[in-house]
Amino acid sequence: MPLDPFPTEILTTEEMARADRLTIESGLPGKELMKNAAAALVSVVTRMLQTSSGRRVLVLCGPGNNGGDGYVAARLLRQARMKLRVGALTPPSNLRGDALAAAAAWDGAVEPAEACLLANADIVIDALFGTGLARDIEGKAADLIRRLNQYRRESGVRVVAVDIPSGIDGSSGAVRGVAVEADATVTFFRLKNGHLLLPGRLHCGELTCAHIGIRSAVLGEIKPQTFVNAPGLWRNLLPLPRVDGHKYSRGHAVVVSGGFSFTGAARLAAQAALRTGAGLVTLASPRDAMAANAPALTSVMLREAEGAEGLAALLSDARKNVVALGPGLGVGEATRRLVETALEPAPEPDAKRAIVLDADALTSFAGELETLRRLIAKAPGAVVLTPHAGEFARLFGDAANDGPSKLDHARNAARLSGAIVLFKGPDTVVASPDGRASILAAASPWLATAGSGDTLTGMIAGLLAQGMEPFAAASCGAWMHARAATLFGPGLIADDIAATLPAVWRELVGCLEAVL
Ligand SMILES: NC(=O)C1=CN([C@@H]2O[C@H](COP(=O)(O)OP(=O)(O)OC[C@H]3O[C@@H](n4cnc5c(N)ncnc54)[C@H](O)[C@@H]3O)[C@@H](O)[C@H]2O)[C@@H](O)CC1
Ligand SMILES: [K+]
Repeated sequence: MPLDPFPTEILTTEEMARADRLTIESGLPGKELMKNAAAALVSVVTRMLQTSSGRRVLVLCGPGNNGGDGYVAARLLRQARMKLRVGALTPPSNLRGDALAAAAAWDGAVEPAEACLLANADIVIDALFGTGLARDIEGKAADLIRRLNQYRRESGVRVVAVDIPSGIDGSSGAVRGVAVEADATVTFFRLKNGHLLLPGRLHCGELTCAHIGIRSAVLGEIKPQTFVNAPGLWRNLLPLPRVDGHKYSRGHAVVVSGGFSFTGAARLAAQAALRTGAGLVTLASPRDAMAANAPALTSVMLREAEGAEGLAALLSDARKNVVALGPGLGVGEATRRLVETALEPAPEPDAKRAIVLDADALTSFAGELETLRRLIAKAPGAVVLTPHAGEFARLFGDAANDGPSKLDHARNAARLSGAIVLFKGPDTVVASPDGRASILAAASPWLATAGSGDTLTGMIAGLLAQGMEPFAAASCGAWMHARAATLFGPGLIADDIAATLPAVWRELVGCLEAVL
């Protein structure tokens, strides 16, 4: 899998409909787009059939243009000597526009889809509903999809979805009643939100995004604000060490340690900040934890910082340009005071300090979003919040729940808090108060392990320390974190993530010595 498997922009279904419209208005007829879409689908289906001896394809066609793609694909596949059957949810004569023309050009038999025998097919093409899905699927269409899913699980027949598995909402990733479980999905021009947001992502199988003649120039008018979180989004902003640089020019991150029995989380974060490229990292430790931290650190520096006053004294050095806190701190007043201190203005007027708040730093403000928002508004630099779903719910309550998707909720949270919000999960969303958002396309199941979130906190701090633009730093941190887990794979524990970062850096920037 290439590091950038998809174009960077992600569209809602409305934005995609606009891209289609603008293209058609500019002179490329809808039926050409449909022909190109079907051709892209056919090349995926043909490739899949090459790995088996089967040639029998069943195309299930719905009432709109998604069904139209299905009829054109049926014609092209028959020309390629496949054995075709077509099942239709709506009699072909009831279709309209390009879909009607596509159905009329299919001169083979058409069976009612609900009565279609699913056996005897090597591949089933799901062309029932695409981005025009407007409500929950019910009745005979729902029964058909349930029957298809069950048959696929029992028989192993492969299902290829046209544009998006039928029943998945393209803008939110939600299942509208019931949704097709596909082995592969072929979409067009740009991914839609629903391809990457759960549960949609899990229904897509292997995802391909095909060029069908829509020019990227239409995006100038659409101005998408959602992006695939992959190197294409932030590679140009990656902080790279300079030959004439030194450790002080790569920033100095401070990570705040918990008490004697809770020091591991902050050490994981501190180590990760160094591996991500911060020039110096200091672990700020309460007095009682010094003895636990000291023997466990080598390249990370250790300073005693007792409570909020101790942290304030440490941060009076303006060169310390990032502070990360939360992991292992405990929930309560003492942690709130630490957060207040971290968010206080920098010691010198022009100095900037970015702040990463995670775990207990967030939960200590449960139900007190307004208090945190006021502190963030006065902060001496960008603030990044990195909640998982539980922390998100505790901090934002119902305030951020407007809209159907995790993407909406993360965007609301960023707007409400004034911070960059990284909403964790297999479909991690990073949202900026300015409206931009990224969705992680490549999660790793091995990341579900203790300490993995602490490591991510440190990685983002490490990128911020080097001056990376904050939305890019949070997105890049999430991607590198997932990539390290994918490269390490089975048996991963949190300590392995930082240890695998050199391999991730090598993939991203190759061998830096080449610049000498
Ligand atoms: N010119 C274009 O706009 C292009 C469209 N393309 C294809 O067209 C699709 C979008 O086409 P449409 O906008 O016609 O939409 P769809 O084909 O996704 O479905 C719309 C039809 O389904 C009905 N419908 C919606 N939700 C339903 C539900 N829950 N139960 C029963 N019926 C329901 C609607 O009344 C309408 O008849 C894309 O996904 C893509 O596959 C491609 O051919 C490329 C070009
Ligand atoms: K579909």
